[in-house]
Amino acid sequence: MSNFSRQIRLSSSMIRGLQYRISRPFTTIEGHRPTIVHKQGLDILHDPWFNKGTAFSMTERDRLELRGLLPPNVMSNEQQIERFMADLKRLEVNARDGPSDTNSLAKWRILNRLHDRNETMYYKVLIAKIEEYAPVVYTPTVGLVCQKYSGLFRRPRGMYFSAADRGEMMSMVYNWPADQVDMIVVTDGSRILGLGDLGIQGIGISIGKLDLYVAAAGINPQRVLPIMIDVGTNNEALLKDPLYLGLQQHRLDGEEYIAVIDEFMEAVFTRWPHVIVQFEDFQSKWAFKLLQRYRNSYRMFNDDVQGTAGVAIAGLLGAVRAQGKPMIDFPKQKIVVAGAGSAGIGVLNAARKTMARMLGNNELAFESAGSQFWVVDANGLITDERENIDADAKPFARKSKEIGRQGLREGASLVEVVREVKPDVLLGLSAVGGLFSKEVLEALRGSTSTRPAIFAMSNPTTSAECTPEEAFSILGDNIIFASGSPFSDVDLGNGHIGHCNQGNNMYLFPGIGLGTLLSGSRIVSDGMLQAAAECLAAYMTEEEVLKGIIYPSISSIRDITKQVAAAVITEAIEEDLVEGYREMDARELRKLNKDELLCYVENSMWNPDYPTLIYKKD
Ligand SMILES: NC(=O)c1ccc[n+]([C@@H]2O[C@H](COP(=O)([O-])OP(=O)(O)OC[C@H]3O[C@@H](n4cnc5c(N)ncnc54)[C@H](O)[C@@H]3O)[C@@H](O)[C@H]2O)c1
Ligand SMILES: O=C(O)C[C@H](O)C(=O)O
Ligand SMILES: [Mg+2]
Repeated sequence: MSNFSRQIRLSSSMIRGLQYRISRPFTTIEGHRPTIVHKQGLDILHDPWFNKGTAFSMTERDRLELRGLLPPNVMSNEQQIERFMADLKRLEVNARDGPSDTNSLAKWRILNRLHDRNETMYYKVLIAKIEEYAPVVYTPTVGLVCQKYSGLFRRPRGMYFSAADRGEMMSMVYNWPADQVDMIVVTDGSRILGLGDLGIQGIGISIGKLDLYVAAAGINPQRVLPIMIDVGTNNEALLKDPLYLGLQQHRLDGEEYIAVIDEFMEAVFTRWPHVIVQFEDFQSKWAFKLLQRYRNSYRMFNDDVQGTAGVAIAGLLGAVRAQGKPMIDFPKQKIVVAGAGSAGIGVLNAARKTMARMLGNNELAFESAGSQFWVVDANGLITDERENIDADAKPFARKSKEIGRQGLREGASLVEVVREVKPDVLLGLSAVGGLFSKEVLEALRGSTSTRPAIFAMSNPTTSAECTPEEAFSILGDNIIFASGSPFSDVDLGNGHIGHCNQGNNMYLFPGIGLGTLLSGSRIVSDGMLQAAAECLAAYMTEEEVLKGIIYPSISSIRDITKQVAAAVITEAIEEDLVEGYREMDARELRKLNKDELLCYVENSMWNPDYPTLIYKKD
């Protein structure tokens, strides 16, 4: 008997039983029947019907070309819901972001939602109201956003490369939809502002910096790419948080760490050979090493080391002019720096070089410039007696014999150093909020300067070494004050206003990036960075600096960026580094005079205008 005959001979009761047994699994199978999609990558993530967010399994991510477009930690449905509810509950708790704006996180959400539905309008708003919204999409609110990122994460922006993606990055970069990428800002999340290791949540900083690239430098938003390299985190709270979106393992270190970053660099430069990669908020330990490793072979720079240095130099020169002295007097300034990390050391190296250039640009000049700085870190004044001194800080270690005569010693406290040195400038890049205490500011009253300068450059607001109120109230109005995060000017009550400058690398990185892009320079040279800093210093008029205004208002950031970019291009031409950009080849570029160059820069900047759309079938 054939199988078929056997089947039709089954009794009706047997058939019913069989149907029952088959139909149950069938109902379940119905629910699990795959859905055919005709989309891949970002198109799926942007489709509310198909999108599963962080719940896409790893195999699904591979099938749908989603790898790298989502944080690496795959979440269960329950975890997703828990994360969403936790975020809603947080709304009930007032977001505290320093004294200035308790609604900043809510504003960030609203702006972010606008970005998700109408990018052109988002940038229109940001550019038109940059003074109002830069503190929301950028420092200081971006710090809070990174801290709360697990709850805020909605539609992903940018790419994630993790330690688990080793060997895959070269193919993963092709999951990004844009064939042209001009600017990448990458972080490993290890030192986000002054907030420490925030792991994968640090992607917020890359997003914030690129928003400024679009708003200030007019980089086309379709050609920017925020990136997070997740090599783990040493933040114990995140390692224990069941809702954390990143790899829950300690950070890779040593060769293993370098191998991940090397693979990433090779992958992005293979797909986009002309891209510029800005390294952002890497802990000092790696910031310098990676900069040295890549700066001569890739178009990259480190914003915290190099961008900050340029902004500080411009401010320091402004402070000299504000004393009614010529800039050439800069090498006479006594400068106390609190903080010897990536930013502090970057500033010290650049300031020393600038002084040496002014003193004759030889070895002797360089040596003598070194004696203008006193560096205090977490262990106090750094001297040649310091054990296990960091190689980057070593050139700034004071000779113990010499400082002994000044009444100082290895490890002397900041207040002691300020009291004995009587500096012209007190500059903080320590990430320690309130470090310039009443005692320290009172000690600064003894400064030998006619107009002492205080740079409380740490971010965000809560990490500022002091507030302008504190500085002006203790030292009076004859000072220069700058902070990394925005503060309001201070009404001194005597008809005078204490001006609060914002000394933030946002005044330079957009122009450094844009200038490098439009010049087609193969690298970002020291000369190009120096030109950027000098351009910013020269931007301020004599009248402004005498009023204590040493940095421009953020409302003119698009103009400053244009000028800085032109200065960077001019220097790149001078150093014979240019290769041109798109239709503007190197020969044409070299022919441009100053005005034509400014025009070229301006015309290359993207503006948020709606284009007329025309439908065409693929
Ligand atoms: N305004 C800007 O444009 C700008 C740019 C870059 C960095 N920053 C800010 O600078 C800060 C530092 O950044 P980083 O990359 O150098 O960080 P980092 O962690 O590498 O360095 C911090 C340094 O501060 C020192 N420090 C800690 N406690 C101290 C204390 N009590 N007294 C003196 N020094 C102390 C540490 O020893 C270390 O040398 C961060 O808050 C960051 O947001 C501001
Ligand atoms: O991000 C900023 O506001 C400046 C700087 O890059 C920082 O790390 O603090
Ligand atoms: Mg930074």
